[in-house]
Amino acid sequence: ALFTVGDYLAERLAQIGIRHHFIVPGDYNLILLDKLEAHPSLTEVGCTNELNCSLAAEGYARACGVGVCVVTYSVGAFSAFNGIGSAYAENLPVILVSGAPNTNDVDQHLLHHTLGEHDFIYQLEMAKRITCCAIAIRRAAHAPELIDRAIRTALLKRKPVYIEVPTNLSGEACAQPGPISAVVKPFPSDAPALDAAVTGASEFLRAKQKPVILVGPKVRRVGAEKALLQLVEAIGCAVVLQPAAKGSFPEDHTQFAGIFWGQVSTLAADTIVNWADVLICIGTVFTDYSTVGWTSLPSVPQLVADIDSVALANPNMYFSHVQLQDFLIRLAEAVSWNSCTMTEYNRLRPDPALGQASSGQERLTRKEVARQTQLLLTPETTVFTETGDSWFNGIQLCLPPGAEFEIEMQWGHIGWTIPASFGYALAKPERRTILMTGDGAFQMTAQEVSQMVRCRLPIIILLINNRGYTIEIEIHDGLYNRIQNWNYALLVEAFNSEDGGGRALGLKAHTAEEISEALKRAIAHKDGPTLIECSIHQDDCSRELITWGHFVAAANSRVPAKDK
Ligand SMILES: C/C(NCc1cnc(C)nc1N)=C(/S)[C@H](O)COP(=O)(O)OP(=O)(O)O
Ligand SMILES: [Mg+2]
Repeated sequence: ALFTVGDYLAERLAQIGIRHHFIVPGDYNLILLDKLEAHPSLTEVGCTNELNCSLAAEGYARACGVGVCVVTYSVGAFSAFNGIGSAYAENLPVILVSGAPNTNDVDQHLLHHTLGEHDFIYQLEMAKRITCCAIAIRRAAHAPELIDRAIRTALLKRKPVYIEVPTNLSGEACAQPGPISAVVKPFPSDAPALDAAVTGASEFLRAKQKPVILVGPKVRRVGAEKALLQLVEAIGCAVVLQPAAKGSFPEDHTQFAGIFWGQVSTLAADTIVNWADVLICIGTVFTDYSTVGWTSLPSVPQLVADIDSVALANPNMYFSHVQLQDFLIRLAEAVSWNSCTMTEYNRLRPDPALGQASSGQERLTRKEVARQTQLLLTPETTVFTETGDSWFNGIQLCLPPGAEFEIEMQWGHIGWTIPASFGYALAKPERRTILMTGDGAFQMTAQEVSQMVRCRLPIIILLINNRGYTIEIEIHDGLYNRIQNWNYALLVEAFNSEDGGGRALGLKAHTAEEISEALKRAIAHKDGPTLIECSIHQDDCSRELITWGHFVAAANSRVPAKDK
């Protein structure tokens, strides 16, 4: 049989570990979809819209390192761009594949699903701005080089890429691919830079007394968790995590000192950071949200180890092409033991305050939802927390060893948890996936619950219904923060159809006893998702949200600088 452009793409996707590709069909990508579906290692997963399709691929990439979504031109791709923005912000290699007009029509005719002008490069131009590599195949002969280039760049940079495939090229003859090693082999660190960075860093640290390690979200993105553990156990110092890094370091480790998030830190992590005289920042990202409106930027010299570079504060030096993994392992061999911040932290560590159980009949509270969620966690659990007060409830959870935690703090698209957990659960069906989401967020992407039903994924959705956009209310209130209240439990059961698929279970909980019952039923329900609508008072939000919201609002409302 003829080996085609579509076959080339399918083979490369399978060779980098993709087993599910997320799609929404359109007449510009149907032949391509045939080729992908024909590959024995690929399973096509339909999504209800392209926003959810791209976010499902983002969630899939969190589970197995890379994801792919296939959409039609413009009407599909423009929605998918939002999930690609998330992948870019979150350092996830998601491959966006868009069908495109027939090459004979380019610059000749006006076509549907376009802006209605003789312009056929606007989408490629847009994609260039939100990916690390964007290519459009114009001739079948160019497909191998272009496809390999895009995939290799995505894996090296841990960023999304864009591949545009005209509808009449997917079935055209194409060369067969060479070894996948040419596409996936990583860049080694530059040896002299690595040596100099390690020497400089160990001398810099020797001159300090109180080191603390601050772990950021990028460590997981390059698979450097084990290398981090080596450095942690070579120094013996206190280790704190940025909120978006939760899940990157075992919370039962003796050196774990909490989530550092300024005044809304957990376990007094901010106290030990304030006591340190040097912060070893590994894969960190400092934004307005992660620094509580700039109120908790590091105030001591830092050693900054990023995805492929190292920066020292004194002497002020920068080393490029130093892979994080290599640097951490080499530094672990070079540093000397210094556990004084761990000793100090053990003096000030707060006693674990186990929440008081509410009595059965009491009105359900946020605290009770968080307390009962904590009881659900097992080593096989993965918790997805949504932008909203769920962030703060999730960050407070104590993860048992093996439990995983996913958060989208950089992009912060409300509704992300539903499609992203759907994609994730397809890649890791053996795990128990639990979402903590809000009523506003759920309204953004609720359709994807129907794909959880179709794929029989027993995802547990804890929908905290506080009647509105509470984060926004705490930052700055207005009528715009009110939303239409839905019957969420009834809605998800509307996705159940007589002709096949699993079953969604919709439950409501207004008291401590009802959520306890609902969780038991959710655990037992295996043939599809369970949504539990947890109805709490509109003003029942975490104290951390109120503090954090206050300072973020202050940061948002700074007057323009004079000289701007
Ligand atoms: C509207 C918005 N952010 C702005 C926003 C708007 N649009 C998208 C796609 N993403 C966003 N983060 C946010 S955080 C709401 O408070 C979320 O409300 P909800 O899901 O109900 O959660 P809380 O009640 O806990 O805040
Ligand atoms: Mg809400």
